[in-house]
Amino acid sequence: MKITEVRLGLISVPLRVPFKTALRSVSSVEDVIVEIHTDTGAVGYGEAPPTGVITGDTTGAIIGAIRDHIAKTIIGRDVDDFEDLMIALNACIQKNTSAKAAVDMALWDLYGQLYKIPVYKLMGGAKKSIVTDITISVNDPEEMVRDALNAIDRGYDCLKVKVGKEPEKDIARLSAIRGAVPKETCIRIDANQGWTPKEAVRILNGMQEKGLDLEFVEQPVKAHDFEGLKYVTERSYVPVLADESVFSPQDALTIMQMGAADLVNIKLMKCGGLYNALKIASAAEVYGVECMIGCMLEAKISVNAAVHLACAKQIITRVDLDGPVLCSEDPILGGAVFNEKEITVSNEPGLGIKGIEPGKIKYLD
Ligand SMILES: C[C@H](N)C(=O)N[C@@H](CCC(=O)O)C(=O)O
Ligand SMILES: [Mg+2]
Repeated sequence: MKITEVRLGLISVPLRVPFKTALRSVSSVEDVIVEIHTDTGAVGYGEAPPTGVITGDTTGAIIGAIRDHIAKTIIGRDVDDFEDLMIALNACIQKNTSAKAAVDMALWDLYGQLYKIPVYKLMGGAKKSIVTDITISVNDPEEMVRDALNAIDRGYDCLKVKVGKEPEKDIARLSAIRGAVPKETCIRIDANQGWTPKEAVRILNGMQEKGLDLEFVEQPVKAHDFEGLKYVTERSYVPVLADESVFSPQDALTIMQMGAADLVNIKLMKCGGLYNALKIASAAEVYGVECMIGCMLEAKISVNAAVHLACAKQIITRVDLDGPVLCSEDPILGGAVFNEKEITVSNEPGLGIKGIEPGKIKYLD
């Protein structure tokens, strides 16, 4: 199966409500779609969101990295030389993890199609379904309570609540939500780097004293501040999950060796795809650090690839794959079935993506 063409397109999918974090506010998913064509007629699908504030990757940068570096590296190669392809993909340009992730998943899709096996089974997985949380954007407490109750009505029992913007309001936000939702609701929070280490310890222990019962806090401090993350992990009663601090397998190893976090969030867009995500999962297995699988604001092609990984690896014990359910429509054909919190993986060969609804993709050539 030889690679003949890398085709790019853009999709735009409106969100149900604006997505707001300590880092950004957006009202639609605007992603780059990758189609890798082969001489057998098989097509592999990938997707990358331009999450510049986290990955540094813009739409133009994703397109440029694929056109100017990645496409010329992979065109003409055989999908069966998979390890060579993965090494070449990772070596052909520095950073650009979103572009690499989109191409990596399209190649896994083709490799699975070549051997007629779903990717989660190729990775040794047996689990067919997973349960995701849903994100509540950071707003004033009243609006967050409305969004939380709406999520409960939709059947979610785990909320990932965004904080870290105007930190002085965070305890009031969480108190209002905890007081409004059913007692058994799991609540995890994500500060998206919005606190200083000392502020984080004060706020988290304040939340604990109020009995807000938080499962964990995601990325309380700046991404580069590994010492600050460790400071919080050692002093907070609320467990700490490293998100923006962990891009590469090397980052994951450093965080685990330092004991800088209790948990790690694996995202394909940060590590460059499934090939590197598997390395993070292996390191986590060695260190006994449980992982969450997360996503950026993404539509179904890329989140679907993460679903395959989550169904394959037992060390992934938490799931934040709510990109598609935050969208007001789903233009992607095939792949996992998202029935609110219940996600069922596709048993089709590869990743199971069939294409994009006609008229919903704007091809760039
Ligand atoms: C969408 C997901 N639940 C999420 O919150 N992901 C990121 C932020 C993604 C973005 O800004 O697109 C996270 O920080 O965990
Ligand atoms: Mg996060």
